Amino acid sequence: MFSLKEMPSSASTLFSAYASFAASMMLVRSMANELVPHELRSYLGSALSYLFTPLSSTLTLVIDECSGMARNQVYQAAEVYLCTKITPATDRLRVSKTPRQKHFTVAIEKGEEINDKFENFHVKWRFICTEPKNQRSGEKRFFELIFNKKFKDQVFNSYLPYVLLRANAIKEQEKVVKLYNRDCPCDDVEGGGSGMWGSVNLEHPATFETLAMDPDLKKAIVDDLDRFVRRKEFYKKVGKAWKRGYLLYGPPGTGKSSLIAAMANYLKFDIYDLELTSIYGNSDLRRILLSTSNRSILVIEDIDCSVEMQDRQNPGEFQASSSKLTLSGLLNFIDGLWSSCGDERIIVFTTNKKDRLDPALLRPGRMDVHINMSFCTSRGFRILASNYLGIHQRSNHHLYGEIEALIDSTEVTPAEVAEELMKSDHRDVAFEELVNFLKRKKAASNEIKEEEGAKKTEVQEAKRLRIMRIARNFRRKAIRGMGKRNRSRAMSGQV
Ligand SMILES: Nc1ncnc2c1ncn2[C@@H]1O[C@H](COP(=O)(O)OP(=O)(O)OP(=O)(O)O)[C@@H](O)[C@H]1O
Ligand SMILES: [Mg+2]
Repeated sequence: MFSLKEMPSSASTLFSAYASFAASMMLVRSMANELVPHELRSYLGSALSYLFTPLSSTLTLVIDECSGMARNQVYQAAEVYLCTKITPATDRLRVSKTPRQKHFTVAIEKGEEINDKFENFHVKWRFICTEPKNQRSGEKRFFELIFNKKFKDQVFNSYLPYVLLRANAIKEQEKVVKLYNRDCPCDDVEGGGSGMWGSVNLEHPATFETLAMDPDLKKAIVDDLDRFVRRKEFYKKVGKAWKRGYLLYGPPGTGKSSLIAAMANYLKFDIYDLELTSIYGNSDLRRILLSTSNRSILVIEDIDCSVEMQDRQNPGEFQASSSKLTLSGLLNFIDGLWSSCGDERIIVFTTNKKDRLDPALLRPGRMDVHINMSFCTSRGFRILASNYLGIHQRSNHHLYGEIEALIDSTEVTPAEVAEELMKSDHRDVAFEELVNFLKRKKAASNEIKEEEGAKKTEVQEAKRLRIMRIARNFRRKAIRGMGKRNRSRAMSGQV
């Protein structure tokens, strides 16, 4: 250590030159601060830093949570998409779950970075939250997407559209299908904001795999649904409303409602269950149907009982006993008004008695697909055995031969077979129960058939006797009208 006095002369000269330079710079700076306006100073500052900073090769896109008043779609998609890109390298995650959600929602925490690779380039996502500026403004959240500038076009033309598509697909997969009803004891009230429908989660587990029905018919239905949802452009081109009508008919317990649930679970479409008897008229129907959403299935169960066919003065039109709803109102709505303001709609009518339906509902073009839900077959039984007892469909059991022969020769519904299979976890016991049930059912139906056969014979015999009587009377009258000579010839059998 040494004092100024002890400094060598060259060093002290250097030090005094530096001191005077620093003093002059401070003077210049304070003069500049006073004379040059603030805006100009900051402009000059940034211009100088631009000139002296080397050109960056990276581009950063800022993706804000909101775009004006609306939510930013890219931000929402990024939130969903990035959840699938979490790796062990991620240090912090946010986890949440609402009472209605089945699974946890996991999202990246602020400050975290996620790397992604797409085609031939890498990108980096960074999630940023800034503190609120004041009490009224909330936290500002945004993503930064960082990548090499030379991939800018690929990011805009391919990567971001891909992120949007993937996010949509993930959301669809995780969507909880809802069952809307007008009077269900629901825990929230939704439906076009009009409060006309209450909803609960559709907890029906039916899928096309668990449905016991003819495999070819099942495949035809799945293919039809697939074709329907991908034909948006086709419907537009031919000027037809993008909707499809299904009529499911068959005895109770053959799986009509289960098929509807399977369709909804397959397409992830919500179900609107409409009770026609609770509607007061066509305008009521119009309001209710307009408050349903796109990508949904409108179900009208038991159409033959829903509306009592009474006043049939006008063809194709009837009045409900307690309402002024008309069949033509319903059908016009389905064909016309609703068609023009709804997309991707499926309408399903069910009935136990197709022959009781009004012909207006059955005429071609009204219901696109008619599906006969029939009694259980041996193939259907195998599916039920697999559902209820976990037996592989190709496996065998010593009672299968007997069961299948009985099922194919008896009118038994899948619901009845399912009930027997549920009686025991032990397959031998369950199958024995089923055999006994099928035998009883067959005996009962044979008895009914015999009775019906006997009645038929009785009726036929009565009919035969009546015809003979009529013929005899006719012959007598004819003979009376003939001349004497002809009469004696007729009596002797020559006429
Ligand atoms: N084809 C089927 N495949 C699988 N399970 C079925 C089938 N049909 C009926 N079931 C079983 O029987 C129960 C009743 O069936 P579902 O309610 O679907 O019959 P439905 O035809 O709608 O009867 P309804 O005419 O009385 O409304 C279902 O919960 C299901 O367990
Ligand atoms: Mg049903």
